[in-house]
Amino acid sequence: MMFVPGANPAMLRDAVLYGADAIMFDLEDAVSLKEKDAARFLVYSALKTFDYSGIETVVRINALDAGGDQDVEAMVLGGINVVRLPKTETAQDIVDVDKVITAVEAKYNIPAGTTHMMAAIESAEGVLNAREIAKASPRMIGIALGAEDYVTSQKTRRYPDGQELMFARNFILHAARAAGIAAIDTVYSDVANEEGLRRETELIKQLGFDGKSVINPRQIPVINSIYAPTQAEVQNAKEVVAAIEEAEAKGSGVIAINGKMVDKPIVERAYRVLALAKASNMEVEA
Ligand SMILES: CC(C)(COP(=O)(O)OP(=O)(O)OC[C@H]1O[C@@H](n2cnc3c(N)ncnc32)[C@H](O)[C@@H]1OP(=O)(O)O)[C@@H](O)C(=O)NCCC(=O)NCCSC(=O)C[C@@](O)(CC(=O)O)C(=O)O
Ligand SMILES: [Mg+2]
Repeated sequence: MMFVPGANPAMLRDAVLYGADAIMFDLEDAVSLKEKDAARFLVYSALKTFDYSGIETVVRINALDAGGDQDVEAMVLGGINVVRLPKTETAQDIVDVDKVITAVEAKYNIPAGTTHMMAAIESAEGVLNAREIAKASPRMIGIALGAEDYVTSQKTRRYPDGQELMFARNFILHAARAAGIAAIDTVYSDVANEEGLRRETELIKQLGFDGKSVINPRQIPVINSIYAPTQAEVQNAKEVVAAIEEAEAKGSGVIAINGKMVDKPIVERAYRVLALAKASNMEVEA
């Protein structure tokens, strides 16, 4: 999910070129106060002008009392897929934005519920309320960690091993899973440090995050290469699916492949590997 500063016309134009799964137009912290109105208009125009088909479009709005209501109106009218609320602290924050979206959809005859929502969690209060936030609206499709604001509010900074983020990451992940929505990890701000990005992405994949935010196109292939399954994983998944299908046809739910037990959760993981392989344009047919 690539952040694209809303006040930068060239970046808005070229954002589709880099292979991001989602583009996140930023009207919040990457836009100076003076440029807020111009950025809102530029992103609206970009949504109406450029072809973003096949890419999820997300907008990071400002807080409702800082122009966020105007952001929502312009973005929903522009046809945005997802509205992301930054610095979400409580479920009520989500309910409030949901109400504004509902009113705008009604005003412009857009089918109710078309616009989805995400919440960025960027403080201790937000982390502790993540469970309620994740379930606060049927529009919610994901929650994300905003680590730069979070570590600042925790009176620390980001360290290479990410220990300072472990609790927040795990809590957000559990809240997302309990609500049945996606968990997206935060940005890696040191754009020049590919090795550091690689290490952090390995970690968040291991934890179970669905994906990661990026601030620069160079970060996209690094993350995609880590999230794409290896050929060996795809081969193993294919063997598992074929074996369980054969076993089920014979009336059995548990089998062994090369001495390892294969049952329902292992089969579920195999299907996920195959889905990820397809999403990564890998060959998955037998
Ligand atoms: C980092 C840098 C200045 C480096 O510049 P550089 O010039 O060195 O980049 P280069 O690599 O040389 O660029 C090569 C080509 O790609 C183009 N290009 C670069 N970036 C592009 C992009 N994002 N979108 C489209 N196009 C892009 C560029 O225009 C050029 O095009 P061209 O000239 O045609 O070759 C630049 O990337 C950038 O501004 N990034 C966005 C920063 C941003 O959005 N920050 C706010 C979100 S985080 C936050 O708020 C914290 C958070 O809230 C997060 C959370 O919630 O998780 C929390 O609390 O943690
Ligand atoms: Mg932030």
